Amino acid sequence: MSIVSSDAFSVEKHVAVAAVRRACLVTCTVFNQLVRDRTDTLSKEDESPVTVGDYAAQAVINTILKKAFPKDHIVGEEGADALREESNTRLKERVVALATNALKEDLINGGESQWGLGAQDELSSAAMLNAIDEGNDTGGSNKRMWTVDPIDGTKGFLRGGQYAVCLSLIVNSRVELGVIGCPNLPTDPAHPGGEKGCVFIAVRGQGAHQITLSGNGAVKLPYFHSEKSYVLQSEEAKHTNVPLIRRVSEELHLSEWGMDSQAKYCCLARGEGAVYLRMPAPTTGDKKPYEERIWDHAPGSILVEEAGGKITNSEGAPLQFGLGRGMGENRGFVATIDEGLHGRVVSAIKRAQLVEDATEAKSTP
Ligand SMILES: Nc1ncnc2c1ncn2[C@@H]1O[C@H](COP(=O)(O)O)[C@@H](O)[C@H]1OP(=O)(O)O
Ligand SMILES: [Mg+2]
Ligand SMILES: [Mg+2]
Ligand SMILES: [Mg+2]
Repeated sequence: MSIVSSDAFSVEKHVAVAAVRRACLVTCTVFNQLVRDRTDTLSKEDESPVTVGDYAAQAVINTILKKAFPKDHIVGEEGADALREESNTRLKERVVALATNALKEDLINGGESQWGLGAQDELSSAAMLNAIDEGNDTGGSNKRMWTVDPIDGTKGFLRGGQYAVCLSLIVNSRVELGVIGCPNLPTDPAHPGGEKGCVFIAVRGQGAHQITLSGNGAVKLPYFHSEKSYVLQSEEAKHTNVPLIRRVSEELHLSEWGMDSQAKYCCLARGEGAVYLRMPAPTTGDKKPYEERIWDHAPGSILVEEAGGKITNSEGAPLQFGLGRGMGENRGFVATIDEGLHGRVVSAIKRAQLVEDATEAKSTP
């Protein structure tokens, strides 16, 4: 029998919170200085955008993780190859400068858990790019690994909406810790126009909490009860199956709420939403559905579970975090805080899929 002390993963938690808060310093600076005039954005091969902020935030997080836990593996979304191209020298210099500043800045309310660079410490450009590439692990089932999504919801970030800086620790395929920074999320759901900037923290067996981005307070989740029952779903229509989610929402008398990024999981966990629902976008021809990535769901999933909720795929089966960087065949995601509602959503999806199949069969000559 293994005995888990109540402060298991305590060092990991402090390191992860410091890493996410420092990475948020990067993303806020980038938004204020650069995104507004639309510079320093590249398109990746899949045409998704990547900004100077994605690279610099991953550099910050990986530098901190490698300093604290040199033996751990890291599965991060970004790689530094594009930054090594001569045509991107200016972008590289900005990434290095931004990451260096965020690692050196005093973390307000950071206490002894600063986990940054000393004033005299310098990291070369090469070291910073190598730090980004520390995230190239292939993942898998029998290891201790971190997942890093430096900016989740890059499209939300670019339009000034919700985005999240996401970090999790997975040990032997099980998520043990998740930390999510949401710089644009109101700290108090009752006052959406008030202070913004939250960090959500969940440790297996220790509950889920919210603090402010400036490191104040700790509120246990869930703590809010919204008057309306919302289904939280993607703002980007291409990321999900919009008509199917509409059918499910109508059947269960739920209102739809479109939001970018894992901020959706955070809102669900604190009680603002009733359901998180994501279904693979329909594809044409032989094209396979988008394979979801572990960094896009590991932190959110533990947050929901530690807030007392349930998360599975759309068929009620557990999520797989030990298959590699991807999560295998995409069967969607259903999360609720109310366990009874979870079963009702899974059943409603089955019925909506039957209607969808029948409609498709009718329209196929
Ligand atoms: N075709 C796609 N289907 C589903 N998710 C996608 C697709 N393309 C990118 N993503 C990822 O979906 C997540 C955002 O989801 P949401 O729609 O819930 O905001 C991001 O991780 C985004 O990557 P990224 O991290 O690069 O922004
Ligand atoms: Mg991306
Ligand atoms: Mg991302
Ligand atoms: Mg993402």
